[in-house]
Amino acid sequence: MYRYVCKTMLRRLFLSKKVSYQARLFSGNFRYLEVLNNENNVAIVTMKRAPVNTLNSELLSEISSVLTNLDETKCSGMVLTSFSDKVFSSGLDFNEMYESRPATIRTLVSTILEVIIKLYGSPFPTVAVITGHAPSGGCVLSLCCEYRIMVQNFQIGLNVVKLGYSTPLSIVQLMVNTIGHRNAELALTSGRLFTTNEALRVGLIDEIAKDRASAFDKANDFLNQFKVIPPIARHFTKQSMRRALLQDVSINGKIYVEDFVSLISRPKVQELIAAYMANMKNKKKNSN
Ligand SMILES: CCCC/C=C\CC(=O)SCCNC(=O)CCNC(=O)[C@H](O)C(C)(C)COP(=O)(O)OP(=O)(O)OC[C@H]1O[C@@H](n2cnc3c(N)ncnc32)[C@H](O)[C@@H]1OP(=O)(O)O
Repeated sequence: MYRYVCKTMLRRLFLSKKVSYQARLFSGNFRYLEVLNNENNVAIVTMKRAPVNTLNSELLSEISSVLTNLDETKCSGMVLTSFSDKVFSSGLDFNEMYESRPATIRTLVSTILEVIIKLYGSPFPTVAVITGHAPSGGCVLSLCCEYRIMVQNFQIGLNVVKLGYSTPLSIVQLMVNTIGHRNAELALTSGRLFTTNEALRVGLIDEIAKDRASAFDKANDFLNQFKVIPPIARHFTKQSMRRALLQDVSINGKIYVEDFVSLISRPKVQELIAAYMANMKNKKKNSN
C-alpha cells in the first residue's frame, strides 16, 4: 500500500511536468527507508520509521548507505522526505541516549555526523520536503539539504538546550549558515521551535507548500533548474560554500563525538531526558 502511494505520487509528479515516468526501487533493502528513482535519476528518499521517524543508529546508517550509493551512481538529485503527514523526524532516539552505554551513544552520534558530512557535502542537489514537525535532529537533516520546502502548520528548530546539553559546534554552524549569526544565537540559546510561517520569515525554510503534492512540485521545480548547469561546476561551487564546516567535522568529528557522549552521560542531562520523555508520554495520555 505504502509503495503504491509513493509510486502514484511520483507518477503525478513527473507526468504533471510532461516528463516520462519510470520509477524503480533503488538497489538495497532498507528497513526504515523507501528509495525510489525516476527516469531523470532523481532519488526520492522517504524515511518510514513509524510513528515519528525517530533517528536511531539503524535509520541513520541506512541514510548514510543510500547517500554513498547515490554518490557512486551519480544521481542527479535527491529529495529527502517522510512517510508521515505529521512528522518529518522527531530527532535522535532518546532510547539510545537514556541509560545507554557510552558505546551506544557513541555509535548514534558518530552515525549522525557521518550523515551530516555526506548529505551536506553531496555532489548532487538535495531538497528536504518537510511534511510535518522537524525538531532537533529532524531540523539538522533538513539543514544539510540545499533547499527546504515545508508544509503549513508544523514546527521546526533546534530545541536541544531544553534537554540540558549544548548544541555541538558543527550544528551551530549549520544554523548560522542558514539563518545568520544573530538569528541563530537567539534561536539556539532559547531552543526555539519555529512555526512554518516563522521559519520562512527567518530563512530557515525556503518555501511553504499547502500539502505534500505541491511540496513535491516545488521540489521538482528547484531540481529542474540544474538541468542546464554543468554538474561539476555546480558541485565545486557547493563545495566551496560548504568547505569550512565539512573540514571542521572531518578534523574534529571524533572530539565532538566524545564531548557529546560525556555530556549526555551526565546525571543531570539523563534526568532531563527522563523528564522530557515522561512529559511526552503524559501529554499523549492526557490527549487520549
Ligand atoms: C551531533 C549531535 C546532534 C544533536 C542533534 C539533535 C539532538 C536530538 O535530536 S535529541 C531529540 C530531540 N527531539 C525532540 O525534542 C522531539 C521529541 N518529540 C516530540 O516533540 C513529538 O514526538 C513530535 C512533535 C515530534 C510528534 O508528536 P506526536 O505526533 O504527538 O507524537 P508523540 O509525541 O506521541 O510520539 C510518538 C511516540 O514516539 C516517541 N518519541 C517521540 N520522539 C522521540 C524521540 N526523540 N526519541 C524516542 N522516542 C520518541 C513518543 O514518546 C511516543 O512514544 P509512545 O508513547 O511509546 O507511543
